[in-house]
Amino acid sequence: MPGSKSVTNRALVLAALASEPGWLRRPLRSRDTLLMADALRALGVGIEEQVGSGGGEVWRVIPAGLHGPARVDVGNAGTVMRFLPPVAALADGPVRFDGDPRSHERPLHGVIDALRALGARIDDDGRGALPMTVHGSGSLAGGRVRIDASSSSQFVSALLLSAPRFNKGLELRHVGGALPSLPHIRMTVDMLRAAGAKVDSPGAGGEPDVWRVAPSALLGQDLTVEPDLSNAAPFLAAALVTGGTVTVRDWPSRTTQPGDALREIFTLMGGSCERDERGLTFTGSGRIKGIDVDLREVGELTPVIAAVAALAGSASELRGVAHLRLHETDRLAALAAEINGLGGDVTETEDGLRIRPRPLRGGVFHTYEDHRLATAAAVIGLAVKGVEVENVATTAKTLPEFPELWTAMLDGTGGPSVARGL
Ligand SMILES: O=C(O)C1=C[C@@H](OP(=O)(O)O)[C@@H](O)[C@H](O)C1
Ligand SMILES: C=C(OP(=O)(O)O)C(=O)O
Repeated sequence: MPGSKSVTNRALVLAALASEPGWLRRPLRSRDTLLMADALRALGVGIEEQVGSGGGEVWRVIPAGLHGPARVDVGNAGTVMRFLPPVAALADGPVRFDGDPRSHERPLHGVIDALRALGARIDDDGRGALPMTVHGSGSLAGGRVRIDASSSSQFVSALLLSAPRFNKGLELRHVGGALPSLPHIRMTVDMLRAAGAKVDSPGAGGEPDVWRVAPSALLGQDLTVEPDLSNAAPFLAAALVTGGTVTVRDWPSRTTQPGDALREIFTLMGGSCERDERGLTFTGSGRIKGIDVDLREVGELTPVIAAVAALAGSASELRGVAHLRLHETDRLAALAAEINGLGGDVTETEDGLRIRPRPLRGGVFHTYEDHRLATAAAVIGLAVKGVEVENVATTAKTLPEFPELWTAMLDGTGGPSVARGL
């Protein structure tokens, strides 16, 4: 698996805000991470792409004064549209943010309102969404702020990542419904601490839903990016739905990535896994069990889990993921429409999906420019003849090599080739 999107884009932001150059080894090269790198370059940061001594890719990040005017294309990358406005507030001029049409619909109010409360000037059209201009003044006061981050954990991560550079640091309080994607917030806190920041976080005696970051310099680091465990989902699912075996190399023994939960979820769904020096080996038993599970913490795994659930021997209930309606597409509506389009029986609930397996037939699986819809469709295509994945190139958001990796995996196991449908 290529590197993690979430780790790569956090590492780029932290390296750009550091007081000395840093290195990023095995970064993910995909649409979302290249948009992040280009945006930071537009603000004045140096990012040199090099080849490491072992032949792998290495990016050298050279922090510099952050300058406007600049333009940032966020594409449809949540990490770019949320993590960079606080960085732009530290630049010394206007920074214009825009992106794909879908980026105008994805929530950003938590970041915009918080930055205004912390002293930034922002022009938007009043909807709390893109497009907008952040009028950086070279520094941000910082201090105390309250936000409702129930629609995206990325609001919290965004403010924390830049907080060491705010004059007074940050005290951030989440007020509102349950926070999604907590492992991603833990990833932010861990990476900030590794860069030398002082962060107090909820849990272990900390106040619930409150984070504090002290003002400080950030260190330049030499960081190796972990493989993307969320993008490992369709590959592990392949073992589950075919009764085969798949090994994902270099599975980390300790990680904040939500994809690590796949070991438990897919084991409950009928497989088994083993970790050794090669990585994580997952084996399907030939039987797939339905599952009743709260996926709030690991929402981005939902599309592939839904695909597996549609092929199971019993019903599933996926809960806690209402916020997926605001992801790359409305993922709950899209999964229900596409699985039902193949003859399935999926209904949307208030906060998730109810999936009753039925024999599926071939057909076009529309992907709504959503990488995770495309990989979910490929999983169904392993078990159902004639499934065609529309626009598989949309996987370029986080895994441009998906079609080649998928085909190579199937060749490696001697399984049926679905390359034609891809
Ligand atoms: O911080 C991150 O890297 C991410 C956080 C999550 O966002 P939400 O909390 O908006 O779901 C996740 O779904 C997204 O793919 C990546
Ligand atoms: C929700 C996702 O992405 P983003 O970072 O654009 O929010 C995702 O990758 O599943």
